[in-house]
Amino acid sequence: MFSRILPHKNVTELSHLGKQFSTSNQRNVKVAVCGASGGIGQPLSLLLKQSPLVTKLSLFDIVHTPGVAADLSHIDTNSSVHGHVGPDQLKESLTGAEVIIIPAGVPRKPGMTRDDLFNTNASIVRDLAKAAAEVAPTALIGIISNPVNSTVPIASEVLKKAGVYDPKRIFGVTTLDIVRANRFVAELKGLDPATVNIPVIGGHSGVTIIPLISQAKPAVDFPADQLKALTERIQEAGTEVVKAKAGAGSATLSMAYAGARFAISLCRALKGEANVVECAYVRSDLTDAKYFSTPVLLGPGGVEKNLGYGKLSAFEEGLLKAAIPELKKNIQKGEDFVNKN
Ligand SMILES: NC(=O)C1=CN([C@@H]2O[C@H](COP(=O)(O)OP(=O)(O)OC[C@H]3O[C@@H](n4cnc5c(N)ncnc54)[C@H](O)[C@@H]3O)[C@@H](O)[C@H]2O)C=CC1
Ligand SMILES: O=C([O-])CC(=O)C(=O)O
Repeated sequence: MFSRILPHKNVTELSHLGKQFSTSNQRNVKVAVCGASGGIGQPLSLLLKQSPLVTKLSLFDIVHTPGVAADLSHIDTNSSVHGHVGPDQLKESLTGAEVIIIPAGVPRKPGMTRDDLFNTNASIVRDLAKAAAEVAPTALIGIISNPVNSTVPIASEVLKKAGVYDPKRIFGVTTLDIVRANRFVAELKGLDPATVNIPVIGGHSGVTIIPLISQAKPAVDFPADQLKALTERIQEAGTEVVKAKAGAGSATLSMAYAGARFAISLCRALKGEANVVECAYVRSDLTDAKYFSTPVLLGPGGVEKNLGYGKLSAFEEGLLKAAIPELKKNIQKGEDFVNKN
């Protein structure tokens, strides 16, 4: 029997749960992907099509979704696929969605920072959030569009204005930072990446990305110079891909993998599975930055409990100190975009 690929470390366990849920709990989980025709959107939708936890897949983009949806709809898994194209079909695509994943917007070219994407992507995320507020006010929303440090505050302010804001339901998707940290550490230590777990906290750009190697599972040890180089590689891994793609965009395939892992974790939590934990950039009062990524326990209503960041090493304390001013600036910029325009 051909086994379905499931984007989760513990494939056996998830596959089992998926089968169990798909037979004993037939309630639809409708997942909407906004930006579904893009470099991330297409492979992300493909991975979601393979999950038995997703029963309805709604694809929205301003171009090409009828074709992408027709293509995916021939895959022999249970979920139905629906393509919606253009602003006129946006609300229809989101109606009834319990999970909305947003990879809509432009990617970086070499020489750009994520913040350079703000001018284009801020209004894209604002408009998607407005529609979600109207037709899917209780959906769990995962935002991939950069700059994540600002787009999450943008969506949050939009939902506040619409009177439907629930801080437990809005997530900046930082999973790729964790995926990279796991991979890079496993490579250096000769470990199987599936057994490695590194929390990454803070935000999702440069110095705001704070890998907590001191909390790695299994425990790993590096000399100071190697730890610094590893940390900087994780912080700049997005730029590594942007440079290698040389003008053709940024990470898409690894992001699709990471986005699918996060979306499926939301579905697992929605279905009532216990102990679903992911790092995500959420409303937080742990630091001076109003939004901050930490491991969070997920439940049917979104963040069930913020698990915090535990004890930091002196090196990590230094990283945290450097991250906070940048994060606060990024957050303010996002909030001002909604409230001063
Ligand atoms: N959070 C993270 O870790 C990562 C975030 N990203 C970000 O994800 C975003 C998307 O990247 P790619 O897929 O590579 O870009 P892409 O350009 O390949 O795809 C973006 C898609 O968004 C669509 N789009 C544009 N305006 C839209 C709107 N108003 N409504 C719906 N769809 C719209 C486009 O038509 C296109 O299909 C970028 O902002 C990028 O920086 C990329 C990698 C990692
Ligand atoms: O670097 C970029 O522009 C895309 C991104 O967020 C990442 O790959 O982490």
